[in-house]
Amino acid sequence: MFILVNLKAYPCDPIEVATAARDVAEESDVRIAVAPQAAHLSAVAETGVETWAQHVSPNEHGSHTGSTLAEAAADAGATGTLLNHSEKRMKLADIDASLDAAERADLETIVCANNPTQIGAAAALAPDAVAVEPPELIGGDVSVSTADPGIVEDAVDAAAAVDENVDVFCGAGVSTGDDVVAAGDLGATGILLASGVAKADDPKAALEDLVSGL
Ligand SMILES: O=C(CO)COP(=O)(O)O
Repeated sequence: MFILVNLKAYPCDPIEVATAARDVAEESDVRIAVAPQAAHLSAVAETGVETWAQHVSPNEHGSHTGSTLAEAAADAGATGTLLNHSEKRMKLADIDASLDAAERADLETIVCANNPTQIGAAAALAPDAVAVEPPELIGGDVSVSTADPGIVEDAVDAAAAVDENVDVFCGAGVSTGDDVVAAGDLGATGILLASGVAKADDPKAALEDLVSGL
């Protein structure tokens, strides 16, 4: 199981979370990565934790003010990127171009989607993984694996029908080790989560709980 902690724009200390994630990954042997804001990529990568970008632009080098190039994210230490997060939706053509950019920069990719139909479309673009995150459950107290187990199972089927090599993650409301185990039982091979760690008083304890059943 791969646990990716998306720090979004939460007012947490990215280094505290990164250090905790690095230590819990080492102690538990579970793959854990942290996706900070672009401006914090280098500092987070320097902790030694696996570091992901929250988004990369579809552009190449050129006159594109405000872009976060895949090349720049990789230079800063990122080894992967989320694309099309529910809070950073992209046009289909731009997802495709950002996947090309990520490939040029040797970044792993996870394309997010709202539902199984979109998961099938995202899988057709051949990212490394897709992630189903029902928007209405994001930031809530109830895990997608409890509130809507069918959406995870259907997402797994939808991706497999298109491309067996694309991994399926799920996210929204995941905050405990039981939530993670339940997601794995539904066929997910990774978890995206944010508030359960980024808003925790003790991020290390939150991460230890998340991996406790693995
Ligand atoms: O959007 C998410 C991860 O990318 C999920 O957020 P929460 O874990 O806060 O529900």
